[in-house]
This record gives sequence, structure tokens and C-alpha cells, in this order.
Amino acid sequence: MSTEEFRNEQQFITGLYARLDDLRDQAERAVAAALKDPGSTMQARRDRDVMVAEQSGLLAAYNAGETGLCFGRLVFKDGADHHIGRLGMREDDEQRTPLVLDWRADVARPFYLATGYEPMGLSRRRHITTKGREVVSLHDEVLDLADRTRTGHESRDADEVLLAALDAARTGRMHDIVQTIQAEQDHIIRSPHRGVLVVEGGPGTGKTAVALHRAAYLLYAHREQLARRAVLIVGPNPAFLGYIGNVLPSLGETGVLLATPGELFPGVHATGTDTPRAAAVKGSAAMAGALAEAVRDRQQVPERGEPLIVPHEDGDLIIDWDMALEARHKARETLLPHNLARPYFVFRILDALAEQLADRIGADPYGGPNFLGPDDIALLAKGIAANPDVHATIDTLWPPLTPQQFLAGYLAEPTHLEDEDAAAIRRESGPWTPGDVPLLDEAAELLGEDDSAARRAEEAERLRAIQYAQGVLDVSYASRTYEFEDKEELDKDASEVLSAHDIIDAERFAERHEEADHRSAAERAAADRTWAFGHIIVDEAQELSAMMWRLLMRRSPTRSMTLVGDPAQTGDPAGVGSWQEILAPYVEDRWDLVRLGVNYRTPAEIMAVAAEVRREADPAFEPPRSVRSTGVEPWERTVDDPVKEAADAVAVELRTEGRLAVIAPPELHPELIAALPDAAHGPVPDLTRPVVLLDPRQAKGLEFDTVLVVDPDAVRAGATHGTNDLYVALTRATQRLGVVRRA
Ligand SMILES: Nc1ncnc2c1ncn2[C@@H]1O[C@H](COP(=O)(O)OP(=O)(O)OP(=O)(O)O)[C@@H](O)[C@H]1O
Repeated sequence: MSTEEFRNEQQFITGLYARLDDLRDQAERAVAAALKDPGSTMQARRDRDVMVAEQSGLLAAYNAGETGLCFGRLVFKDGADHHIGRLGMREDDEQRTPLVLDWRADVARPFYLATGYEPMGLSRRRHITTKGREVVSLHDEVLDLADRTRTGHESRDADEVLLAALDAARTGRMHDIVQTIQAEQDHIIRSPHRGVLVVEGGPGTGKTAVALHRAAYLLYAHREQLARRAVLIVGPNPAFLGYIGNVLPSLGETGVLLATPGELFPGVHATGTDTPRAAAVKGSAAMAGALAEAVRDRQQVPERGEPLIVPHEDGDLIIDWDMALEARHKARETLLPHNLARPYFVFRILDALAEQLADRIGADPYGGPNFLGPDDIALLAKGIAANPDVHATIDTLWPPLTPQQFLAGYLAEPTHLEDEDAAAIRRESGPWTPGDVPLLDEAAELLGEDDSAARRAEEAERLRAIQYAQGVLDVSYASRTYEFEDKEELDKDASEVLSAHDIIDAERFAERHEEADHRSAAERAAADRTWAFGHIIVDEAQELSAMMWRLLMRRSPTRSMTLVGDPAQTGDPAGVGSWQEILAPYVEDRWDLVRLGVNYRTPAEIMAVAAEVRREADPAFEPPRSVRSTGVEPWERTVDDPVKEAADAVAVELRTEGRLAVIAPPELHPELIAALPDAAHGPVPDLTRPVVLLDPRQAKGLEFDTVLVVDPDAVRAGATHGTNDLYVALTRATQRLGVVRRA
């Protein structure tokens, strides 16, 4: 419809894109010029790195703005009139007049919250739908009933834009929802709650969408702090991370680390899998105690009456029960982790051995004082300390340990567990599993890193940086004295004019510049086990084990977290049942719970089938209310050959638009792969392909236009939480569901 209103809007949007092109150009040129300049001094290089990082961030945001740059407009009763978009932009004039407001700005809030009852000062709200740079449609809602002006774009159905988004064919990648965030979601996204916020809701209620938009909002509202400390988003599996990976970049945000729980120990790739029983044992809180005991077991003393004897040039050295026990007691008394307490043990033994040798060599046979002077004894001690056999023997008692060495040894011979539990996790070799990752982290805490060499190098670098910073400050100070030649004037003004010298000392100056590391905060965080994140978001939080929670809490000393999940979808045998149980050890009852109750994904017809499955376990179960009903009933067939039936059904369903998933228990996959040669499959399948084969666990968090669930009885019987897995599988479709049952 080409009304004048429409033409005006198009003109505005065209102007907006022209401004975007300009800004993008400027940023591109700035980055290109900076990269060309090698930087003559260290300072220049650091400045350049900061600039490149800043401008690259801007560039990413401008590129993200290309689609759906502006999607709304708010006209207030008082005449104020604002366009709302994916990012905020200003005019290139002296006042830097706002052209379009970032959706996260406070002024933009009525776009999501205003209603006829609560118009929040609005007279009219407009949804602008664009395709590329073209305006496709306008939907106006009149919120001020006294306003009689009509544009010809007034919408009869307020949810038209939302329903169009929900009905659209899926692409295999999640999209942002900035244009249609609903009020209940907006409250969570912008929640000022600083501690742990739990968002609970059934399938399709937008938990993932809300979590991601909350990350974007927090990065906007607390940019300074969060850009430095980074935001961590934990998702259940790599396919899921691929599925959600575009949402934040599409909102112009890149300072975020996405990881599965199995990726949270730097340097370890957890490619193995545990049996359900092993996963449950490894995930249980009891493991923390067992590992702590096992570390103590690695701090040994010789048997009583069976001392260790080390041949030495000045005579045999004897490490006996008494000596080692006393040294161990002293080392443990420090309360330091194993590797950091180890030097105390070693020095104590070396001292005792030196004393032992001195007593023997210098002893006066007639009972007089020892013949040896302090210098002789020092020389003896030096000889002992330089003897590699002595160290090798001490190592057998209190060995330096890496988390990997320790855990591999522990898994080969698990201790401090019930026999059956120990048997379930025993493993001589093989790759690390995701269940091992929190155990490695626990071990790293118990052992403490022996990072003395790295720390020495770091300290040397820091001192060098301070020296350099001192030089820079001296130059700045010198230039100031030059400006205030008159001594009197200098004294007079010194109290009013602050220079860098007054504000920071060299040490802080150096630290500030260290922050200008070439890598982004997210990259640095990924490589650092001890990184403290500014905020952590956990999706499918119900899946994490008690041991995994210990790891995550270590990464979040401020306990600034958003956890989203649905206990009814728990699949992992080690998943912790209740939020209270998860959180009480860390924050007691200082956490907030909010619920989402509307299902935006699954049509009512499909949800009714899924709810029946849930009711087997929980007869009172009420599913979240579906926003849509499509009139298309799910089908179910019982056949002798479910694989053939599934392949035939795929051929039929492929005639409709969008993506299709075949969700089947893992044991059926080889046959299904043969029957569906074009289907994407494997641990990280390409979700953008027309047909994808998944097992129910992989399907977590994903969605498709059409879903075929094959052999549901095997899904239900195949896992600890088989009914939950089936429920997850049945709730993945946005349009059509078929179930192929084995006769
Ligand atoms: N306000 C909204 N506007 C448009 N689409 C929305 C909105 N809220 C949710 N959706 C869509 O609904 C679908 C389900 O959302 P999401 O995956 O976040 O749900 P979920 O609660 O995490 O589901 P599950 O627990 O089943 O994984 C997605 O396609 C999402 O984009």
C-alpha cells in the first residue's frame, strides 16, 4: 500500500541506511589505517590495539544493523516521536541528534510494554517490517483513544506481527526477537536483579530467546564492566550452540563466550561419553569429597619401620615414618592446595636430612658438641638439595600433580566411593568425557597450579611495564612544568589542574595498559580456567550436575547469573532435580524465580499430544498455553518397519516448506542414515539442511517446521529420563508432527 505515510517511512529508512553506510565506512577506514601502521613505540602499538578492538566492535554492530535496522516507531501524546532499531544512531550534526534509538534504551520500553490500559504516554505504536532496505508493511496500533487521526495502516490484530514471525518457515538458525518481545519476556530481559535469576518455563516459552536478549541488554546497560569480564553462555551441546550462535551477533554483540559444559576446562576436549550410571556418579556432589580424600592419599609417608634409603656421597640418607609424618603435618598445616603445599614438605625433609647427616658425620664419639660449623652444615644441605635421587624419592611421597595426571590415576582406581559407584566410573584409558570436566576442575582447585615459573615471568613483564609507564608519566609531568614556567603559577594551579600524574601512579597505569591485551575478553576468558565472568547464562540449566554447578560457581564469584530451564525436560542422569537444591549451597535463598507461561513454538494440537506423555509421570501436568493453533492434527502410525515408514514420510513431508527433523533413538541411526542418504547427522549436524537426523538429546533446545519421532517406545525405555526425552522430542515442531511407532 503506497500511502504518503508509507513513502515517508521509506524515505526515513533510506536516510538511515545512508547514515549506516557512512558510519561503517568510517569504521572500516579507521581499522584499515590502524592495521597498516606498525606503531613505532609500545605505547603507539597499544593505542592502536585498543582502537582496532573498539572500531571492530562498532563495525560488527553496523554490519548487524544491515537487516532490520529499524523496526518500530513510537509517537507520544506529548509530540515526541522516536524510531526504534537494532542499534542506536545519531545524526552527524553538532547536537548529535538521535536518529534511531537502540531497542535496549529506556525510552524504547513502551514499544514492548504499552497497552490500551497502560499506554505509557504513547499515542501510537508502529511496527515497521522491512525486507533488505525496503519497507514492506506498517502496522499501527492506536493507544490513545482520543486520537482520531488515521494513517490507513491501523492493524486490526495486535498480534499480527508476532504471529507472522512464529509462522515463518525455520532456517536451522535461531533468530533474534527484538521486534516482537512480549511484555512478560521484556520484564525478564531488563530485570535489574543482580544475583541469580532463574527463568523457568515449558517448551517453546522463549527461555533461550529471553536469555540471549538478556545478555544483549546487560552488555548494553553495563557495557564497561561486562566488556572487560565477558559474558559466558553455557548450552547443552555443540549443535545447540551452532543454532543460537547468530542471535547475539545479529544484535551487534560479540563479547560473549559460548560453550558447552564439556568445554569449560581449557585445553581439554571431552570427546568421550559416559554410561548413564557413570555420568550420575561423576556428577554427584559426593565426588568432591572423594577427590579431596584421594588427593590426601597422594601425600604419603613410609611404612613404620620401613624407611626409604637414598644413597648419597656423604652417606645414606634415611627418610623414616617420623620425619615424613612431621613434614606432612607442617605442609598440611598451611592449608594450601597440594602442589603449593608441596615445597613446605620438600624443605622440611631436606632440612631434616641435612640434620641427620650432620649428626652422623660431625658427632663427637665422646659425647661433646658436633664438630661441624654452620658453614659445613650449609654445604651438606646444599649437596643433599642438589641430589636428584633425593628429589625422586620425595616425589614418591608427595608428587607434583597435574589435574589430568591425578584424575586419570583416580579413574583407573577410584577410591572413597561405594564399590558399585567405583566400578561404574573405573576406566584405564580413553578420551575425556563431559562428566570428567568438572572433576578436572575440582582437581585443579585441590591441587593448585604450580605456576611459579609463569608467575615469575609475569612479574618480570609487569615490572618492565611499570618502568615504561614511569617513563611516560615523567614525560607528561615534564611537559606540565614546561607549560607552567612560573613557579608561583605552578603552585597556584597545581591544585586545580589534574594531570595523569596526579590521578594514577605508574603501577596502575601499567595495569591499565595490560588490559589492552590483543585478545578480546571472551578469548582470554576461554583460555583461563580461573576467569571470573561478569555474568553467566546457563541454558537447559536443569541438565547440569552438582559437580558442574561447583565449576560454574567458581567462574562467577559475584554470583551474577541467569539460569533458564525446565525440570520436566531433564534428560541427563546427573541433572539436579530442583533449583533450591542447586542453589542453596551457594546463595541460600537469595535467588529469584520467574516463570514464562506461553508457548510460542508448538501449536496447541501438537502440545496436546506431548502433554499426554508428561501426564504419565505427572497426572496433574498442565502444559504452557500455545499461542497458536494451526488446525493441523499430528499423525501416528504403528508399523512393522518404522525406518521404511519414516523414509516414506520424509519424502512426503519434504514437499512442504522449511526444515524437517527425524528424531530417533541412537540405535536406529545406522539404518536411518542408510534410508535417508541426504539427511545431516552426526555429533554436530548441519541444521540448515532440509532434513536432519537427531537423537532426542541432540534435539534439546532446537526446533523445526516438521518433526518425525521414530520408535517413541524405544526413546522412553532407552534412558534414565526416557519420558522426558520423548517429551522434548515431541515439542520440537512449529507446524507438523508425525509419530512412527513400532508394532
Ligand atoms: N516474543 C517472541 N517473538 C517471536 N518469536 C518468539 C518470541 N518468543 C519466543 N519466540 C520463538 O519461539 C520459539 C521458542 O523459543 P525458545 O527456543 O527460546 O524457547 P525455549 O523456552 O527455550 O524452548 P525449549 O525449552 O523447548 O528449548 C523460537 O522460535 C523463538 O524465536
